[in-house]
Amino acid sequence: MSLEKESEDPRLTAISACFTVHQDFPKKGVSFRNILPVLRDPKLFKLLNDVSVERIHAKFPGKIDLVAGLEARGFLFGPSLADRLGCGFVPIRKPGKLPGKLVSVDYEKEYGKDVLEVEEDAIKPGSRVLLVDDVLATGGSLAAAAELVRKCGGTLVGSFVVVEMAFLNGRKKAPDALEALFIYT
Ligand SMILES: O=P(O)(O)OC[C@H]1O[C@H](OP(=O)(O)OP(=O)(O)O)[C@H](O)[C@@H]1O
Ligand SMILES: Nc1ncnc2[nH]cnc12
Repeated sequence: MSLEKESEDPRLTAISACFTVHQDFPKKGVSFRNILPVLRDPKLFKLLNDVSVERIHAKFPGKIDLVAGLEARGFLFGPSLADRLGCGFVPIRKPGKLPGKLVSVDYEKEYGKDVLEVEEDAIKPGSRVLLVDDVLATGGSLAAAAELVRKCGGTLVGSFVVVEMAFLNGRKKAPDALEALFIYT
């Protein structure tokens, strides 16, 4: 597995140096890319936020009302980006975690089936929503989150992920407008 266009931006080279790969985790056959060490180092995490916001502004120049992050790892990257973008954050959660009236979608991801839910009143009709997650693998999670936004009457601006595992062809399933900082081929 290699990094496409081995980053011309030295900030990306510095960030990706802390990523680790774990074969057969959490299931045999899965090559798991762990990007969470970036959170341990405040300088690297700041760089990651700097580059991410630049990329988001360049790819999605229109208004963004909400960042919606996918549980669990989308919660680690979404709120700081929402803060930088000057917009709100909405958690998209696994089943049984959110109270009140919910909108739900069943889906399939790289290593199993799951359900995603959002509070019915969290995304108002017409709100412009950017989805944020750590990794795009098969695209099932982002496709399900996009369906949730649609069911709530929101407008999907696009999706932002830190890492895209391009060899899993997630872009075929994930919503069209997608920006990834690191693309592994
Ligand atoms: O593109 P896909 O094949 O759908 O896979 C990507 C998703 O899988 C991982 O989450 P996971 O559901 O494993 O949950 P976690 O963040 O709670 O570990 C990852 O954080 C993405 O959300
Ligand atoms: N291969 C992978 N590495 C890290 N996170 C993932 N989420 C889904 N597939 C993954």
